Amino acid sequence: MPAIFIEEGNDLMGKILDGKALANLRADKLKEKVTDLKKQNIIPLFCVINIGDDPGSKVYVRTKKRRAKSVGIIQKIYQLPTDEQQSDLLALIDKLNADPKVYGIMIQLPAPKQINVNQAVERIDPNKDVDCLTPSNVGRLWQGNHFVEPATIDGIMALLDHYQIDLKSKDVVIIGCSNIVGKPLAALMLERDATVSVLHLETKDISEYTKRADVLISAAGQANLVTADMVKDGVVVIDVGINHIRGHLVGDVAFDDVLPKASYITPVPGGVGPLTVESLMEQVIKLTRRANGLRE
Ligand SMILES: NC(=O)C1=CN([C@@H]2O[C@H](COP(=O)(O)OP(=O)(O)OC[C@H]3O[C@@H](n4cnc5c(N)ncnc54)[C@H](OP(=O)(O)O)[C@@H]3O)[C@@H](O)[C@H]2O)C=CC1
Ligand SMILES: Nc1nc(=O)c2c([nH]1)NC[C@@H]1CN(c3ccc(C(=O)N[C@@H](CCC(=O)O)C(=O)O)cc3)C=[N+]21
Repeated sequence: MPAIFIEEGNDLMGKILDGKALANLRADKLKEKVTDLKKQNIIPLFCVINIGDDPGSKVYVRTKKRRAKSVGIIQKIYQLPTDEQQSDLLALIDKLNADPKVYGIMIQLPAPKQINVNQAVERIDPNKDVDCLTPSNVGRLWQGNHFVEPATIDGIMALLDHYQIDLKSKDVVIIGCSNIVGKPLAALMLERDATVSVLHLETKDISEYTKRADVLISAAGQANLVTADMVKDGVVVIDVGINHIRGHLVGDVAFDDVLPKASYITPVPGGVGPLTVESLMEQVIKLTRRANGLRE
């Protein structure tokens, strides 16, 4: 790992977007909402369906468990085997849809190959779709009148807003076009008047785009994908990737390499991840209040 050379007077801390601190700040406010619900005998409960053993999903389950407990939300995990059958999955979703005590349902992605994700997601009651993946909620997101947001996207937007990073007319480049990150992020960035490029494995030359980025967001799931030669001076870098390298958690960005060129950068761990988890809790509370006829 290369050493980081910090010049005198260089406020390194000013460059790091501290997702963990912001998540804790937001969680304190959320706890008040949870207390308010409990006074009315409403218990916010959400269910997570995890199929198989995706490494990113494992981290997510672990951190959600911690955060849910600390804010007073109940998370129920359904850990299903890698060879889970579609019909059994649909039956589980139907059961959770019908249970009035359940306010949120999410299927962790990616799912094993035999699972038809679109069919399963479409089966979730849109009013319990805490991940904002059902067709009607995705449609609302693109129309700009959504009532839930994908947690990762809400977390990224909260971070950029907190550090007052303006997006209007900025070139925003997103690596990865999944339904949980790249695509919904493009929708919300457009709403903020950014000019958006969404890259994927078939993109001819990703560095041609990344070099132009004012804000670069990487959600590919590939360690060391983004290096210093691929970014311009002053770039804002948001690293969504979760990768395990020799027992350590790293993002997609070669952090030490890119840091000197960035005006702001998120670390992994401690960047987007904690905000995703906290934001998921926000979505659960939103749906719980909505289902009980309470305003936001
Ligand atoms: N920190 C957090 O809060 C979160 C972290 N994650 C993590 O982010 C990563 C991505 O997750 P998810 O969106 O579900 O991933 P997917 O695997 O569903 O999608 C990855 C996307 O990245 C693209 N991609 C992969 N490698 C490259 C490359 N070398 N060049 C250009 N594009 C590439 C793929 O292209 P193509 O479409 O062509 O295959 C695809 O669009 C994972 O590590 C996951 O664990 C996810 C959600 C939240
Ligand atoms: N339907 C669906 N929606 C998702 O949003 C989704 C998913 N499926 N599948 C898995 C990925 C991955 N993901 C993470 C979220 C938080 C951390 C997280 O909390 N990271 C901490 C880790 C800290 C620690 O290890 O203790 C950090 O980066 O600081 C990690 C990964 C959400 N995903």
